[in-house]
Amino acid sequence: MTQDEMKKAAGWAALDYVTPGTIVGVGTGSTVNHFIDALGSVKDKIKGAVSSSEASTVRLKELGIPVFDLNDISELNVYVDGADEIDGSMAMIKGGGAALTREKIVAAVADRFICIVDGTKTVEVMGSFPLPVEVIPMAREYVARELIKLGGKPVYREGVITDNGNHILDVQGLQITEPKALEARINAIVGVVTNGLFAERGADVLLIGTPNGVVRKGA
Ligand SMILES: O=C(CO)[C@H](O)[C@H](O)COP(=O)(O)O
Repeated sequence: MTQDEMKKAAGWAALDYVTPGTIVGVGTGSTVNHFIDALGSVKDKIKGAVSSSEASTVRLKELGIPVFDLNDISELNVYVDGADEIDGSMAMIKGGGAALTREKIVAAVADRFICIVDGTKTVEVMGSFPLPVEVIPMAREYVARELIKLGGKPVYREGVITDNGNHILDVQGLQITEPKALEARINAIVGVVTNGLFAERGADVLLIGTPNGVVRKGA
């Protein structure tokens, strides 16, 4: 089974968590693209979606799924998104697709976070995947120096501008044993918009696509 087939299995399994007649929170990435395809198959049964990126918005609209502004809705029962790494406490590194800030905002509104991954994304200790940090452009070099003081090696993701008009630093070399503390510490640096640690608001349900089927964790 290929990695993409495992992503597809996890993406389609997330349909089980979609309640008819509701607006669904939709993340970003290649695994979520499979979930969007799945959502297209039930588009007449849902009210629509809230999207975490311009890329997902385009894909949702192409399938005829109405996309709502987050400011116009007051409740969201599920948010479905992928992850770059997820540990045993359901904390995640996200932002490989540079959509981390909008992802964190939509996740904050949702009652439940359904994380969909292929079997390569589960880890004991996060940090092999470089931690993305979205920064205000004029603060980039200052934030990079502060991240070095925390023991990381920040690398500017050249050529990438986020949907919010900002830059991304990918921080290598971190062994993330205390994800909540590190999430708060990095977010406290002036000029950081947010970082890709989703520990304070981790996943509630994890769907892992594996060659033996989809493994489910959480409730
Ligand atoms: O956080 C993300 C985008 O900002 C994605 O969820 C993460 O990068 C996983 O992507 P993929 O499903 O393509 O492996």
